[in-house]
Amino acid sequence: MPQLSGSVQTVLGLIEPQQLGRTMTHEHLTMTFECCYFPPAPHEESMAEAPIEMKNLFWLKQNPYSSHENLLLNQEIDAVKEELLVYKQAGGGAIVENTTMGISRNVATLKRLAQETGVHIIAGAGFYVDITHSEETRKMTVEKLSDVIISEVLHGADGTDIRCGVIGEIGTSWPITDSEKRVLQATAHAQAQLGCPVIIHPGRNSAAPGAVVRILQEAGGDIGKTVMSHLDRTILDHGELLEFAKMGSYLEYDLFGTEMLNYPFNLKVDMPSDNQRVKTLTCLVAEGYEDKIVIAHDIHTKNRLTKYGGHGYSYILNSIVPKMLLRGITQSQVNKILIDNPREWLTFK
Ligand SMILES: CC(=O)NCCS(=O)(=O)O
Repeated sequence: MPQLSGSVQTVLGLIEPQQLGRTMTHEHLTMTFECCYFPPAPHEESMAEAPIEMKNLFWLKQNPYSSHENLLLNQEIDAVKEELLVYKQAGGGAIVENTTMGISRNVATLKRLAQETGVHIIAGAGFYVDITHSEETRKMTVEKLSDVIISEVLHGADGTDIRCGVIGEIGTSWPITDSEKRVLQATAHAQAQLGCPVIIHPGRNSAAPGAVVRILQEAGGDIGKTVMSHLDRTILDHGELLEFAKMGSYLEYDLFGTEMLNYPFNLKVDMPSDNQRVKTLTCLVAEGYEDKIVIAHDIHTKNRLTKYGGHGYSYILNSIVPKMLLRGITQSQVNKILIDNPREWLTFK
């Protein structure tokens, strides 16, 4: 059994935390997102099967979940490899690859990408949202689910000996389903045993992050070692955000690069622009949360890749960091957000 305490577990094995460097804490390099296919408006029905072409790129930016082809990121390994080389060139050191069971995790591919690019890749253990749970998963007890998660961290995932270094993204819907609640409880049990980092995908409702944290807390989870993802589309009210921040998790803004008029999964949400995201980070820093912020792009569809006119994995390093500095976040605070906070979170207790 590897001695995990004090180390970070990548798909190539344990490393010293200082080796990570700048880290995107929520990305996908290979996955499928068919589970969240959203049919186009009736007058645009043909777009569902249309190939990705230059003339469709703006439509795809507005409707990324309404094109079947766009949901198959797992077909783009060569393009992703090229992008990782660019990311390394831009000063990137590591990527947390949050694909879990249910959205076509493939740790063997992650290992190959890490070997061929030199980027540290940390793979995710556990289960995505309820609609992707198998019948077998739904029938599992909390103890059995916890055994599965622990085994993915200690022994390997997807039938390999390639080990996960984080639990999540653990998927939850709104309201949280019974099966998701058991997975959350199992996550907390596994975290208590392993001292490992956890990352959560909350349901699309502002009450969801708090509800998840309460379940984890009651089951013995370590909230200070847990990242709450997708806050950009989940808690838009400043007061509500500060209330949630008090609960003690890491606060993740991970949809940098996603700007759309209508967010199809919750039309009440006005998806923020990247400038608004930076403004929110500035406010959180001013409120004293610089040690709790982490950021990423959460690339999960093809149109976000530079191959298809998207922003790619280096957008934060090349464009968002200068904007953060321009808006008064200091270089040392940027370093916390990109280097220190991910390192603290990813290091096993
Ligand atoms: C892969 C994933 O879960 N991304 C989040 C998409 S969402 O629209 O913010 O839920």
